[in-house]
Amino acid sequence: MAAWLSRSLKQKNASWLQPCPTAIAQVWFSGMGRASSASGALSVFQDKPRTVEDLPRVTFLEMIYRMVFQGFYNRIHELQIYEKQLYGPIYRDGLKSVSVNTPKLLEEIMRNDEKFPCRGDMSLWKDYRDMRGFGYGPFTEEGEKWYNLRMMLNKRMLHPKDSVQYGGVINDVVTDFTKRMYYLRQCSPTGDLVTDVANELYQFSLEGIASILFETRLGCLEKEIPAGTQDFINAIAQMFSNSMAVIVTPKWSRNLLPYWGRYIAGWEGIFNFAIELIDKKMEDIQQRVDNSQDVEGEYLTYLLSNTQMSTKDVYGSIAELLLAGVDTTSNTLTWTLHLLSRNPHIQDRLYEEVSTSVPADHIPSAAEITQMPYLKAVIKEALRMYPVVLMNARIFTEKNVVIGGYQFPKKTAFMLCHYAISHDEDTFPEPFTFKPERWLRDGRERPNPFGSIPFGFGVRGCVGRRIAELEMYLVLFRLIRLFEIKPDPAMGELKAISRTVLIPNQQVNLHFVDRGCEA
Ligand code: HEM
Repeated sequence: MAAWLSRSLKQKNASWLQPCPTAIAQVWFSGMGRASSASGALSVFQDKPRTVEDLPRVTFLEMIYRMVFQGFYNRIHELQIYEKQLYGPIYRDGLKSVSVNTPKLLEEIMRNDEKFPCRGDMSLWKDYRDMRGFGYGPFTEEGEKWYNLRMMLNKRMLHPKDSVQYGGVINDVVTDFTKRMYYLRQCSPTGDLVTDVANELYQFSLEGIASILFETRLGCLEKEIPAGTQDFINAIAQMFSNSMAVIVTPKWSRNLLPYWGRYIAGWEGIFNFAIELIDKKMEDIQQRVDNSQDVEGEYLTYLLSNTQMSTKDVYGSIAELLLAGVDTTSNTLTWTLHLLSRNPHIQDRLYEEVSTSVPADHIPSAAEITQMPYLKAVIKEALRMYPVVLMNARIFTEKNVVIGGYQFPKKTAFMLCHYAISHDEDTFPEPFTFKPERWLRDGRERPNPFGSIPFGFGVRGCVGRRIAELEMYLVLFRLIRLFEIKPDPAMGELKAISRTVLIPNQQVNLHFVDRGCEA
């Protein structure tokens, strides 16, 4: 069985959204060879060029032991650091993939990006789309088709000047979120406690991204959350939680075991949710056209009316944008609030900036918010400490490359261990300490930019980056202006676990003490 699993997974490569399951699988079933000396990776006195065979290697049994007996299966981020100590900056995991964990090596890989960068095999995600005849989205598409798709999706989203236009829409969502926070506090016994903050931020992020993509409000921040949105959230969880089982079980067992059915039902829920909203928007556009009215609008209207995309392709892309835009932003915000609650001096400094940058009764615009260096540094540092996408991948499909002095043939898969990289002690002294000032442009030496690239890099980098940043800046500004955020003493130590993205290991409760600034 183990041999079969190892073989069947050999061709699969990691990417963050085929993500943890495959990434974990790669680590789980990584290579059968013996570990060679870690010092081999560091030797410079070689007359023959070093190759992949000279790299330190993790054996299959070692990995099983670590995952199962040492419990790293949901602590992949800690495993990255552990293996860095054991094997050094570059090593082989046996699935013909090569893990790197320093900013310098990451930079070498990213600077080699090809015209159509590839993160790995997405066949698991493609299966559902093929079954239903939907187009591939930005995660699943490859090669030139991916490039053309990205050219369309980038418009109205990726450039800072594009995201600025969504400031008003996001601010409306933020206003509703703050109202909800007041309501939730009132319901608590202490009058200021909000329980399960991560879930609240999840609803915020879904409302935010949906208001941009669909130009419509879902009502996730109302007192009663609409049933459809909860179904969508559950569907995402179902798809992710069954992915691993689907990867490690053979295709022939799909009708015998429950995992495949649940996995597909998860996708069904995600797509149904997106399709209903897209179809509604199409009817709306059609009506406007029939009435000879102008067809103007935001993102989805642009995709439907200004591009050559077929409806089925729009379904595929919008579903993937929606999926990518919720867990990432919401978990980053949860980590940020947690860090601020534990570091009152940093929160005070942030409040200082927030309360002096714009008049007290003024809601900052998208342009104003980007002029607040400390606020941006707080988010950047939170993403360094908790990079929600803790690992990524690149495969050079067209060329041989030299990385870290080793020669690699084309099609070598590189695993980018982002968590270990952004905790690299040489780049970030005291890497486990929250220090937003690292990122200030106040004359101090700034860290190597490749030390923390939470949104990836280059043409295949995150398409939603600007939107995500804007959402996070605007909501953090308002929360800090209104409330002093304090930890709940009843909570134990909060740790991260890796479940597709880096999430807290327990429910996060926080006190939101009213500063008395705004009604
Ligand atoms: C804190 C928030 C976010 C983080 C940390 C994040 C991180 C990432 C990372 C690391 C990648 C891979 C990039 C690479 O391979 O170089 C990525 C890709 C992607 N992200 Fe995000 N993301 C965030 C929010 C969003 C949002 C809000 C959206 C949707 C609007 C989004 C949509 C996507 C898409 C579609 C891709 C695939 C791009 C492609 O393959 O062409 N992300 N993201």
